[in-house]
Amino acid sequence: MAGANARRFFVGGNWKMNYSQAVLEKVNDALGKTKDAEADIVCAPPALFIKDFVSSKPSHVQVAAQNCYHAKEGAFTGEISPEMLKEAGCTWVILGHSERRTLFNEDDEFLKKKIDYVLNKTDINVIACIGETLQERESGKTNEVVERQVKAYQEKIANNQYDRVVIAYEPVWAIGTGKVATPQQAQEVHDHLRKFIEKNTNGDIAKKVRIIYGGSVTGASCKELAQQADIDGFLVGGASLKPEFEQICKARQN
Ligand SMILES: O=C(CO)COP(=O)(O)O
Repeated sequence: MAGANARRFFVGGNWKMNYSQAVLEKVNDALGKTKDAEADIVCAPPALFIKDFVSSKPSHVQVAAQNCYHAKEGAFTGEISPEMLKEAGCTWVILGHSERRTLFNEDDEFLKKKIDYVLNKTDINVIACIGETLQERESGKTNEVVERQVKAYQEKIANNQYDRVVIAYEPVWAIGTGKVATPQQAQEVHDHLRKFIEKNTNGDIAKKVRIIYGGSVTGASCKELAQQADIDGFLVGGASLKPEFEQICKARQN
């Protein structure tokens, strides 16, 4: 697709609920070798360890939170506000990850409140996750599901805010399963999503918005995926804690 190169490659590392001093050192080691990567690199440690990462990471790497609440402060036991995350050093937040949706019952209505708050009350950027389950894919509902999820976010994203949003397409059946989507499967959905976003906004926004893929991305699978016209990067789980994360950050390069 024309303009694909105008979209800077984006690689997110979602550490999920994994952390130890040894992991931190290993990840920082890999990240230290990504200075020459032509990519935005954003890592999301568990909230409690964000500050440790902020004070030890290489300076070209940005920091994300894995979740947040849609208020600045108050009686919300267990929650963390975007303002607090910003103070800790985050410039990004992941919203709507399928694990949040499935295990913690976060639905489109709730996620709308979160993206609205983050975009309109703070200057934090959003990695907005979507993706269908295996059952939805097998019953031919993939496009319908991802359209519904993207539309919910879009209701709260003003046209001039798309440069603060990265859409992460993460088919649930590919997350943590070792079953990566084929480059063709992923490209097909990304292309569909870009057209859908264009329909709801305009061609200029659709051309510029980054749509990244997540689900069992590894050093071995990243290259071919990265060559697809509408795949602008990755959201990586397991492999973001391993040395191969360097390769993934450079998937477009060598
Ligand atoms: O959920 C993911 C990233 O957010 C993907 O996880 P895996 O890369 O471990 O499949």
